[in-house]
Amino acid sequence: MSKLFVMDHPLILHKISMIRDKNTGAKEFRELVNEISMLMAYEATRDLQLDDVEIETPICKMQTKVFSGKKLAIVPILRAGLGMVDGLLSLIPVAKVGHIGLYRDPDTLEPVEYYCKLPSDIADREIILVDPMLATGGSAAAAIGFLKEKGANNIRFMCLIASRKGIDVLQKAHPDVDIYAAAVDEELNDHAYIVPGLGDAGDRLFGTK
Ligand SMILES: O=P(O)(O)OC[C@H]1O[C@H](OP(=O)(O)OP(=O)(O)O)[C@H](O)[C@@H]1O
Ligand SMILES: O=c1cc[nH]c(=O)[nH]1
Ligand SMILES: [Mg+2]
Repeated sequence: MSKLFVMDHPLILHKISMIRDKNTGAKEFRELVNEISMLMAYEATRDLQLDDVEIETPICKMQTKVFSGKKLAIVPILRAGLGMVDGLLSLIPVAKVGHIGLYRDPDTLEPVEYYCKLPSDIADREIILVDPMLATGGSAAAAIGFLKEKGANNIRFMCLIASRKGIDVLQKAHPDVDIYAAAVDEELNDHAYIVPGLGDAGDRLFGTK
């Protein structure tokens, strides 16, 4: 079974409260999502491999550690996942970025794919898949399925709000994929929106409602 990491850092919890507030406008919402993603990147990269290398300081040679050759890719699920990319890239500027376009059909709630563009060596990369919302789990599970079809086998999923149901669905469908969530909410409503949640993350990021 995959691991679930729920954030407990006060800065993250404070900023999550602010994005949940319906009075937070698109500009502030975007800035906060960016900041939360940056803070979560710190937690979600804690176990990345380091290599020993020798460097020379102005004083002497020394043995030190750098990121191993294992390469990273950040993959947002469009649209809302786009809001999390810059925060991650600001800490991991060498990462490549793939895009998976999915929307959730409002009637069937099934994810519909409309775009997929990934780095050509995606199979060799350690992947951070990002989407602010894990509701029924259908979109994240489908995106991970696409990545695995392309040969990816080292994937972690990062979201801001996860529902209990979404976590269960994802862990059953992809028990190898660890989940990093800033908050876990218990309920989904009749339209499969997370309760209390924050509403429609894509609409709030891009001002489309
Ligand atoms: O876990 P699920 O039940 O699949 O729901 C979560 C998905 O729904 C939202 O996307 P949406 O369909 O609103 O598309 P958008 O990002 O373009 O707004 C959200 O960003 C996730 O991708
Ligand atoms: O609560 C939800 C559920 C799906 N997608 C969202 O943006 N919000
Ligand atoms: Mg949306």
